[in-house]
Amino acid sequence: MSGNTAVYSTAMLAEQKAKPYNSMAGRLQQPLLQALAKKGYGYMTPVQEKVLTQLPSFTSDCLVRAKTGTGKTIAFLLPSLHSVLASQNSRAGDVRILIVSPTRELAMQIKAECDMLTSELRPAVECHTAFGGTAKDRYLKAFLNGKPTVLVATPGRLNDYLSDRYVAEKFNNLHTLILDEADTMLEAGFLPAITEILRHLPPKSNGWQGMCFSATMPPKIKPVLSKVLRADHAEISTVDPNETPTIEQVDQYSVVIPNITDTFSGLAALIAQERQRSPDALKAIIFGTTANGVGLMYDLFKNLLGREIDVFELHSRLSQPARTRTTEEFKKAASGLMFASDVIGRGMDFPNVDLVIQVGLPSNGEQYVHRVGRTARAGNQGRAVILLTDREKYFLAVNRHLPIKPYTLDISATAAQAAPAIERAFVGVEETAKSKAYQAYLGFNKSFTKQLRIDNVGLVALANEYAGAMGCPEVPMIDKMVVGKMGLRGTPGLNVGIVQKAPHAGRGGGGGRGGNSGGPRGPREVPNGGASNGGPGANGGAGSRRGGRQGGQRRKQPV
Ligand SMILES: Nc1ncnc2c1ncn2[C@@H]1O[C@H](COP(=O)(O)OP(=O)(O)OP(=O)(O)O)[C@@H](O)[C@H]1O
Repeated sequence: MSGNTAVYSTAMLAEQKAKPYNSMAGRLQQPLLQALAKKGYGYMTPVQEKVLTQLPSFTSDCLVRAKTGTGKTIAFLLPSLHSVLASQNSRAGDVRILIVSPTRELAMQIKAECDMLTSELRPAVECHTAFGGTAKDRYLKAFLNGKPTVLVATPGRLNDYLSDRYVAEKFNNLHTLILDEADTMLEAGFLPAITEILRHLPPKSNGWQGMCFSATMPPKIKPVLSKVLRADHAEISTVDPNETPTIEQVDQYSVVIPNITDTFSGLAALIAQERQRSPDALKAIIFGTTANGVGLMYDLFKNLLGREIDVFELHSRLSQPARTRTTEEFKKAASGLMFASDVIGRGMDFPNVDLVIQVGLPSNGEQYVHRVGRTARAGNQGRAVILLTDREKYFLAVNRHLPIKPYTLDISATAAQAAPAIERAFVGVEETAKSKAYQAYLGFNKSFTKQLRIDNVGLVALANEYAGAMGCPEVPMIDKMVVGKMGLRGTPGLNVGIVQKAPHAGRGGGGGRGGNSGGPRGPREVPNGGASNGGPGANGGAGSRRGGRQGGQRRKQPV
């Protein structure tokens, strides 16, 4: 976001007769307006205009919906910063604005936008962050000793802070609580953590402001909104309820491949096709369904295309420094292929992304919309393609409201041509990476067996085809415990064993051409260490990267 030039601004917004920011003189603190002017943001985007002009007051509770990439971050920062600056009611050191974000990368990005907006304020306003994967002691010390007027946090680390009564006291004078990507924050996965956060914060009756922002607001979140918003909260939307939730500037396509075995050659053909459209400078994000699946695609395409174009990976199996470095590199990159999981599926603002490819099923229609929203931001154009197998194409029928058309070219011939090169490139991919991708594939798709119209035997057969496509010499071994957790005990076709975890082994996460694809990884296996359910024997180092949660029916795969 901070690296983006003001592509949205002057010409485009002026042409649309957008309201200029200087019309807010006297209503918004002058240093905030100065910072916007310095950044070159002369006009309000539609959501910014609605929030700044239609909210009953800058301290009103609100539910705000606007499409991806339309400037919601500034829309929640401006009124909250203004009213905190205008209020006298604060002790130095109090957290006045708390912003909760689903991911670390988004938290960092929001901080950067906040720092930009407060850059002209004297004395300076401190914006702190709190998220996992960082040295808690160091951040907490800075938080306790500093004046963290604004805190941007992910739920886990925030709960860590709040569980300490001494630390929680800094939130006693809270002015505004903002949930960015509010719908996902209030969904089953995050709701317990949000409920826990609210238990430690001052009660809503103390009068703090609640602000919920997202591009998607499925009706199922309505019942839990009252946790954060007053019953009479304002509702603001720049999206017509009958309109498609994706932005118009993205042409969206689907490619349906016959089988899972065609995934890699289909993707290679698609990338080749799209690179022909912008030979010098394709900047694309390719989403996969799980962290290990993404790591595998990265390893493969780094071997395949790494000499021609920069290849990046970003997912939860990387160390935080690697994630942060890659985020910064890809923000600055003019071109490149970023293989990513949903850690950057929402909110992330990588300038000038031309293309988003989704390989396999998104977790739901909302997630599809948010991923597509990584392109065509701030008024730019973009393209999006979803690559599904014949079995997975039900997603298109279920989400008919989305403007997805069949891809304009038949890629099957190019895919067939790409197959031998893929086979060769897979030789250079570690067997442990393949095993982990195999296991993650099983875990992820176990949640979709009903939609895919398969039983456990069919699921394992599909996963085994996937292993074949990766060039695994045998069905990768899966730990007995993991098989149990997945609810696959006794399923024919699995290669079950006892896999011992190696000492901590993450991926290095190098980005860019010739980047390093990771340090030592993965657990060790005990060959033939357990019962085999008809699998051809033990080989391949199955197991989980860092032994994270293994996706059973109700367990989410790490992304
Ligand atoms: N008034 C403005 N003029 C020009 N550019 C702007 C303006 N407001 C925001 N932007 C830029 O537009 C881009 C998208 O903004 P932002 O990331 O806040 O979008 P968003 O609506 O939160 O998207 P998402 O739904 O994906 O989270 C950013 O680069 C931001 O700096």
